[in-house]
Amino acid sequence: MDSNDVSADLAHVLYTKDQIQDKIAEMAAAIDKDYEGRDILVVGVLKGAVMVMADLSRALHSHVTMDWMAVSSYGSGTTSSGVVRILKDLDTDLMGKHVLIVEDIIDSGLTLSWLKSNLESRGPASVEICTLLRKPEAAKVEIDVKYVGFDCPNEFVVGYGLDFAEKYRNLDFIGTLAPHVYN
Ligand SMILES: O=P(O)(O)OC[C@H]1O[C@H](OP(=O)(O)OP(=O)(O)O)[C@H](O)[C@@H]1O
Ligand code: HPA
Ligand SMILES: [Mg+2]
Repeated sequence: MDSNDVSADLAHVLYTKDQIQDKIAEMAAAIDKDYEGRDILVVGVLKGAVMVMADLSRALHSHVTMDWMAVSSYGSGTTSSGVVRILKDLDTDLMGKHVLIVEDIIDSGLTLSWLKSNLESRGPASVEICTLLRKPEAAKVEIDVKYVGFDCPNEFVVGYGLDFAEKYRNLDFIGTLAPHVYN
């Protein structure tokens, strides 16, 4: 192994590339069925959701438009500050649209709970959430989430869009970090 190999920083692989891709195809099929005959505005939450957005949107057969929002509640740490900041707002007017928020992870739920009400206040026809991961044991608020890929253990995870101090987003699988990385 090369001394710069990123896999040395990981403790366990939780979801392989194939497991993630199969799950995304499954979620896309469910979404296509539920939204039959309706256009969907998919809203990706930067930066974590980029991989899910790229793969999920390509797996959908529905008419889709894409927009992005950047919010941040984590900064460079591993626990949510609870303070959600809008770093970039949508370019799209949501009036009458069917909005599907796409996320990589729901951890405490603070980001999504805030974002869902924020988008609901803009007059859309509907707002639903699709997340690849959810940590049921970490929930601090209850949110109604229509599409969940995997319920994952209450550990800090990285890969497939998820970062630790901006690293590991480019991995095509999801895993937990080895303690030496954050200690
Ligand atoms: O349920 P919560 O506890 O609120 O955590 C989930 C949010 O935290 C992460 O984003 P982060 O703020 O780290 O920004 P990033 O996507 O740019 O990494 C993740 O992408 C979610 O948006
Ligand atoms: O477990 C996590 N990993 C990376 N980013 C996150 N943002 C919320 N939870 C996590
Ligand atoms: Mg992050």
